[in-house]
Amino acid sequence: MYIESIELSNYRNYSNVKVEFGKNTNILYGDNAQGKTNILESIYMAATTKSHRKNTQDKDIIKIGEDESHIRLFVNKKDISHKIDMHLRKSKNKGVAIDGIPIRRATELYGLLNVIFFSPEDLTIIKNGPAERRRFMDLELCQISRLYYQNLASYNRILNQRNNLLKQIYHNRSLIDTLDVWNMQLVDYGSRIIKERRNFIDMMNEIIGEIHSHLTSGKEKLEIVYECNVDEDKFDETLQEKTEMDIRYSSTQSGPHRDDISFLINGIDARKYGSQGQQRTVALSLKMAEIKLVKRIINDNPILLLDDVMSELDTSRRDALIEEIKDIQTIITCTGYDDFVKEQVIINNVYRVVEGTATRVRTEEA
Ligand SMILES: Nc1ncnc2c1ncn2[C@@H]1O[C@H](COP(=O)(O)OP(=O)(O)OP(=O)(O)O)[C@@H](O)[C@H]1O
Repeated sequence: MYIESIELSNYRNYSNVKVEFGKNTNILYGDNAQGKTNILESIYMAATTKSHRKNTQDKDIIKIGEDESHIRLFVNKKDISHKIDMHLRKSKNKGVAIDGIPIRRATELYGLLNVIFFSPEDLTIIKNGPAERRRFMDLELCQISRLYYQNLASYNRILNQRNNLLKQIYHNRSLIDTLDVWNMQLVDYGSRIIKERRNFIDMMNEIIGEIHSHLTSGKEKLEIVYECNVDEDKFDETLQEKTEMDIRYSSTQSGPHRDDISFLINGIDARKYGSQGQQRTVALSLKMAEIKLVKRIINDNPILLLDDVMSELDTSRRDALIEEIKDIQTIITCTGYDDFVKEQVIINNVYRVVEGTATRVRTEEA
């Protein structure tokens, strides 16, 4: 699959802009704070209905002073062009249409456009806290499994309700009998999440070892370990055991919302003992494994959005990444496009981004 074009109106610092893309490498370059990442964000929105930026609401995305924003994206899949329209409104839910037909649920969009976002923040995933690593699993799994998205949304809803009830029980013990109903549902959705995460990590492990070994010239053996907070078969039992503690803290102490993943380099935990360089290489291996896995699952090439990441990598790691992305559409942001890749990949379109405008400075049909 590849994106043919995107048009934005009143999106972040853009009034109106249209950007066309070729099937290989496309570059958006410009100084800081001009709007390069905003274009990548809009593509991610069109694919997932959400921003890649954490805690972002639609009203933050709409251009300051405006009430609505539009995204129109054309994606080509197996030689058929599909149109995704997204309409963001300040105080209402967003409207989404595929090929002119409105959809009711975000999940109907999933799978039409598969994108992988890679930014410098991804390179710190190993040393960051568990929430970042859970977010990585969730974002990935949501894109490859509609069911996962639904289960996760239901789990989070039940978790919230259970936590609210715990607060009430703290003040009024007689409500404790109602906890069982929420426990049952939490266990039901939670067990499905745990199973899918375990399966995902297994699939990643089939791929990542070879990638990491290649990146480290055979010196390091990498394994991902799913650190499940609670075994799915014992989830109900654990909730029962920890009821008093949950009431005391007014929050649920066990469940997949507390999961983590660890990365073992030659058997040693890279989160604790890895050097900064090792941690960044593991993060790169993780991204490259993600690309491979998505390719395998969707039986097509996903689209890679590289947000100013090349300048963060040394030559050998950059070359390894470039080798991996040769056959997939890549949209790269950078401050100067002469710096890299020119000789090694087919560059299609180059846009210069300045203060919410994007001007094509080079076109080369592959
Ligand atoms: N809702 C909004 N309305 C208007 N402008 C916005 C809005 N949200 C963000 N901006 C502007 O968008 C610009 C940032 O754009 P973006 O994050 O795409 O920068 P960038 O070109 O990727 O820069 P960098 O290289 O620093 O990451 C800033 O000037 C910011 O003020």
